[in-house]
Amino acid sequence: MNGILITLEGPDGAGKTSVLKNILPELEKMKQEVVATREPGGVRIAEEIRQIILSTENREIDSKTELMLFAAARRLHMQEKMLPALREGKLVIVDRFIDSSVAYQGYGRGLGVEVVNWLNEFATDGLKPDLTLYFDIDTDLALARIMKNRSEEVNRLDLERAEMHRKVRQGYLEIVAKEPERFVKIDASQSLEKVATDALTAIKERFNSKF
Ligand SMILES: Nc1ncnc2c1ncn2[C@@H]1O[C@H](COP(=O)(O)OP(=O)(O)OP(=O)(O)O)[C@@H](O)[C@H]1O
Ligand SMILES: Cc1cn([C@H]2C[C@H](O)[C@@H](COP(=O)(O)O)O2)c(=O)[nH]c1=O
Repeated sequence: MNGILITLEGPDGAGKTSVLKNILPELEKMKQEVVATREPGGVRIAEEIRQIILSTENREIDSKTELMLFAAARRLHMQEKMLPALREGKLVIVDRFIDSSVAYQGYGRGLGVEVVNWLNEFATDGLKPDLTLYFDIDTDLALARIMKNRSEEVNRLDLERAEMHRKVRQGYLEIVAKEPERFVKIDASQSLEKVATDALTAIKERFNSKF
């Protein structure tokens, strides 16, 4: 595969989706064709699974079911959209991927890193991002952003207690520390403009010769 896979990771409210929207026009000016997508979702059935997982009505979904639903959505999305684009040499940029399951289900829900890594490997046949931008933010600030903009989608996981969100952030920090060559950590508490500039700079620095 001669494409490039970039993933965006971070706690809820870190600003990943806003940054992606902001930097997309600049990325599209580069040589490589760009596919911007998201997890869970990105293709029809995975979007349907997204509705099921994130609906605030679906309180019966326990942690293990949640983990497996994310993994099923991940495989569908990867097979149908990500791999064909990567094989065609495109730049694929995904809002959340394997690290979200490790941070949320592994650390946040307490299922443990080992089982989540195993399931990620099974679902993706070992596909790893070339670069992951980790948007780091203090939990209270992130939750304040979500609550300030409640008119936007607030999902089942957004509504989890602050304690779970703190575990997720701590989990991310541990994941980043374990694979420093894959991750670039970005201070997401800055203005949107500055966060977007930092994200674009990180991408250009890593792949400049390829674009
Ligand atoms: N740098 C920023 N400063 C202040 N507010 C921001 C910033 N970035 C994003 N926001 C606002 O914070 C909220 C969450 O942003 P966004 O949806 O982009 O985050 P996210 O990381 O994709 O979150 P989630 O994973 O929960 O979808 C939005 O209302 C957005 O307008
Ligand atoms: C892929 C993935 C996601 N999650 C969580 C993280 C968020 O709370 C939601 C997705 O909502 P967003 O607005 O698109 O960020 O799902 C998770 O717990 N595990 C995963 O693998």
